Amino acid sequence: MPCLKILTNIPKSQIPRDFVDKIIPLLAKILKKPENKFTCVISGDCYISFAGESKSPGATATLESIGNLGPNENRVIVKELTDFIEKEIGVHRDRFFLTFYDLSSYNVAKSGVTVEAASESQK
Ligand SMILES: O=C1C=C2C[C@@H](C(=O)O)NC2=CC1=O
Repeated sequence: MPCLKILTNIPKSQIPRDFVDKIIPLLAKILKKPENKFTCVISGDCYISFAGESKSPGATATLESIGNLGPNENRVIVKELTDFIEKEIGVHRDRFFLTFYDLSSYNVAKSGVTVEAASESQK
């Protein structure tokens, strides 16, 4: 699944329960993939030292996808995700760090088979 994983020092009690549900339509739009393909995990209450400081809200995230990432795509994606995270959990954009991983389909598996093998068996 395209997967967004977020670690933040925001207390879990201050992360809206529907955060992971609200972000899925945005991920689907910006990655141009169906909503039912996505996973989002957010972990609050983490200890994070960000730019030498650990008291203010901060977050670090990874976004993994098979394709639909690239130099131009990532510029749009980071802008949209940064706006969303700033609005929804109050992490200032200067304290949000995102890393992109463009994965090969043989390095991703679901339901006990790699995505590469699953797509070959559909041919
Ligand atoms: O990163 C991706 C992972 C998957 C799994 C597969 C599926 O759920 O059917 N399709 C995917 C697309 C991805 O981009």
